[in-house]
Amino acid sequence: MATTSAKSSTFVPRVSPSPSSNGSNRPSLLSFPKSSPLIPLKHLSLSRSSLHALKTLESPSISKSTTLEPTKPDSKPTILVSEKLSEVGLDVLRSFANVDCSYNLTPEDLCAKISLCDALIVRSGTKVTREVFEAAKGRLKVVGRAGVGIDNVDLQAATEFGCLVVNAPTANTIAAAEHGIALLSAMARNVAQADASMKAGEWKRNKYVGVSMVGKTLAVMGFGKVGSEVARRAKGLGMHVVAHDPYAPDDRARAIGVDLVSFDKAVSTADFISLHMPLTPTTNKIFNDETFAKVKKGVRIVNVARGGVIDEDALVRALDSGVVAQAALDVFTVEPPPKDSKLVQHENVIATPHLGASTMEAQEGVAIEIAEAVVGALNGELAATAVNAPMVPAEVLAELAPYVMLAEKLGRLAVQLVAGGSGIKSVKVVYTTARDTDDLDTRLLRAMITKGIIEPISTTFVNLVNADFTAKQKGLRISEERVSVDGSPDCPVESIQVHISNVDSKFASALSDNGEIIVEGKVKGGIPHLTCVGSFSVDVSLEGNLILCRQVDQPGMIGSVGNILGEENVNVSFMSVGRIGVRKQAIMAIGVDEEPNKETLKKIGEVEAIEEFVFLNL
Ligand SMILES: NC(=O)c1ccc[n+]([C@@H]2O[C@H](COP(=O)([O-])OP(=O)(O)OC[C@H]3O[C@@H](n4cnc5c(N)ncnc54)[C@H](O)[C@@H]3O)[C@@H](O)[C@H]2O)c1
Ligand SMILES: O=C(O)[C@H](O)COP(=O)(O)O
Repeated sequence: MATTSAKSSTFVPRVSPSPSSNGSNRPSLLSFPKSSPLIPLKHLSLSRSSLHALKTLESPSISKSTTLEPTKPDSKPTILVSEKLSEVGLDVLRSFANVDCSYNLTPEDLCAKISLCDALIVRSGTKVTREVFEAAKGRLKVVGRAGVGIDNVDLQAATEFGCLVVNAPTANTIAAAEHGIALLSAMARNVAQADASMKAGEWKRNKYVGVSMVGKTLAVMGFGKVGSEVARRAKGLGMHVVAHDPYAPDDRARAIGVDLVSFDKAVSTADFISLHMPLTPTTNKIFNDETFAKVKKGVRIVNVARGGVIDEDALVRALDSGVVAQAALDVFTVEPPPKDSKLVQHENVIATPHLGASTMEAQEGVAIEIAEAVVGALNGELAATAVNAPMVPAEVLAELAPYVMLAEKLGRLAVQLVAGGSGIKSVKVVYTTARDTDDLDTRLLRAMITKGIIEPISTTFVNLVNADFTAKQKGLRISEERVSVDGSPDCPVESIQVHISNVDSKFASALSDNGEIIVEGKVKGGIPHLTCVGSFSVDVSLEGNLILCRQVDQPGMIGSVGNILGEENVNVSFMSVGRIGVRKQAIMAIGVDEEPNKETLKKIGEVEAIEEFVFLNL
């Protein structure tokens, strides 16, 4: 942390952990609290090649939290698996962590266990509520949803607690689509009812006459992964397929031969309706009395999405009145539904206990996908399937790695130049770049600047997941500006400037003419460099610690300060002087490997020509 400043001030060292204090000089995009026992990625046999690329950004983490469970530094992390996961996924987890498979936990049991766990893997049956994140006391770093729907995870709470949520969005698509088609056909031909009747010793051929699917119109509501696979299969059955999805691209629909239509057109023209949208505040009970008033009388409905998208009482009414002829349901508002559920018991309803994803193949795929994502995340990597953090392709991450490091260091440096360290309300980040706007994703850089600014002045640990939220909560407004320059677009960013306005500085030379603290940095040869402080140009690599001194330019200054440090066995890694003119004001930037003690810094402050100085932890 920054110490001392103007010559007359008393020197009070204040040390706080820095990201580099873990011995690694690499940025940790997903730094987690200290209790995270991390194992190098090389000890894992993960199949996904992207994990290798992401490794360039991997780093253990540091937190200031003292409320966390102490964990031996070399012990394995603990992963709680609260619902059945295929053995292949468990094997991946076990090679990395202690795995606790505790199925059928009550919400209270889950809250009791969670503070001992670094990661939690769930399916749709576990509600990961705010209470769970609170009970975790900062230890829970990752929630892995072994499947698609994340409506059972309180994403807002996860984000606030800096807990990454990842899912496995692709491995069960086909299984869900096949189950949708199975329910569609079974419903149309009364398979389930006829089977039950036969098992009861009956032979009722006339009672179970069905309806044909060929030539009928199917409305696919939600034309995402599952919806489009259902549409493809329904086309194969000779159905006319329309789809409604406000966000689906036309070309995806065209490729399958499906018309994208409005909600009303879809529901009013369909003979069959198949639901494939996520459960969100917008889709909650989207099928209600009003919707059923618009459908073709005798429509048949399949739901393998989420029970909550249908108002179940309204559906019972529509079934009773014959507006809906039949329904085939895999999902329910409350799972399992009550034993006396009118819907499940309805003679025109067939039901399965949320089996859409339950094939051997899908469960193996999902288990591997989620295990790899969770392990990667515990290693500080950004999962490609992150739900509450930016998804950044591996190659972009690799390219941005040194800039991410630069961003965090500039943030740390800038905040240490603020007198008192706090009270910062407005930060402007200026990126100088030759890249087009679409070609430079600054979310990572902004998050790391935020981390650099907030961590030295608070007890909050900040990572990519909660950076924006934490900044907002602390009333810190971070704006971004791009300055286009001619240059090589091979280099993502020429320079990054951090401006902090409306604050006093403990190093007056860091203030620009308009009173803002300004620090500027560049990446040179893959290493972050500080290139400007206030109006002074310098050039020092941002490694170790930094002493900034303002003096009147004159011979012998480097020697004087160097001698003081040398006498105290403080190793100088570099020195750079930026001056406004010969024998005029100058800034000397001195990189030091060790942190000089109070006495040493006092001696530097006493050097005749030095007008002010500051010590900064990078
Ligand atoms: N029953 C099961 O076991 C099972 C298995 C897999 C998926 N699912 C569920 O199926 C649903 C779809 O999964 P997916 O993998 O296809 O997800 P997806 O994200 O690929 O597709 C969802 C689609 O719904 C669309 N959508 C969002 N809001 C909409 C609205 N108001 N109206 C119409 N469309 C809307 C989205 O644009 C998206 O294209 C999810 O709810 C998922 O949880 C269930
Ligand atoms: O959203 C999903 O992936 C499905 O609903 C599957 O849920 P499950 O993992 O509980 O089977």
